[in-house]
Amino acid sequence: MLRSYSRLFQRYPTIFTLTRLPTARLQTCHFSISSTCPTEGLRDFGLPNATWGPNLRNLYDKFLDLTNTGLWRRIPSHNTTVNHLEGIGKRMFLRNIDEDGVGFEYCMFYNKAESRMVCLFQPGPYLEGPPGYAHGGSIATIIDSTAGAGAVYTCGSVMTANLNINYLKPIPLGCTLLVDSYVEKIEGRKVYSRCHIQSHDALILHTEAMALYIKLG
Ligand SMILES: CCCCCCCCCCCCCC(=O)SCCNC(=O)CCNC(=O)[C@H](O)C(C)(C)COP(=O)(O)OP(=O)(O)OC[C@H]1O[C@@H](n2cnc3c(N)ncnc32)[C@H](O)[C@@H]1OP(=O)(O)O
Repeated sequence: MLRSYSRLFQRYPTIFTLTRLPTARLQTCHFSISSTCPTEGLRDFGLPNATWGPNLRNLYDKFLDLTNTGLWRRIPSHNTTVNHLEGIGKRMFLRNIDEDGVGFEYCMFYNKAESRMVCLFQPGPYLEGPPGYAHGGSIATIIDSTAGAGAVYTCGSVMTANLNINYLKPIPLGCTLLVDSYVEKIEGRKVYSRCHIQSHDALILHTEAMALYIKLG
């Protein structure tokens, strides 16, 4: 059921960028894949910064190497998409803290041939739940965002209909994690994804999840 960590370093490519359709409104949230990025000029938060620990940096370098094979692509990450709420300073939920390193510190890589989205994640101190450990809601958020982005890149616009999580081992704040998701099957509008979170060295399996996304439009 779970894919082995070593398989990360084998696979295939794609070169797409997510954009919002210009007609999108708040309640019809459509994403499409195109070769242009409307967020040009905005900071890409998926690039290393000074708060990244050595483990996150090492994993990032490994995946960046994999992009040279053409099998993986790095996913740019901005704190906003094109305007759909006029006059309101909106932010992407995972990028809503200005300070680096204190919230969701992460970057993603996508493998089209495997319908697989991987997120390298370092949970910061503002995600605390139990003392010293990540809040379960923050873990659900990074799972839904990773598997959800994987579903969007694979199928286009989706919404999360169901998310089922087994929290197996607590996640210490500041550690480096690999959030690994893939689309398992598609039945009509239903997109079934699996996701697990493991420690950077693959020694600890922290979390397993299944998600159901519904294709829109
Ligand atoms: C640069 C740009 C960057 C952008 C980055 C983007 C990253 C994105 C990351 C995003 C990550 C964050 C993402 C978020 O945070 S998404 C936000 C959280 N999710 C929601 O708010 C969703 C709320 N729910 C709905 O809107 C509707 O219920 C949806 C749209 C989901 C379906 O309503 P709709 O009227 O359209 O469809 P339907 O009811 O005819 O159902 C269709 C089929 O599905 C089956 N079904 C439905 N529900 C369930 C269920 N719970 N369990 C099992 N099955 C279920 C149903 O039986 C039927 O099956 P069948 O009869 O066909 O066999």
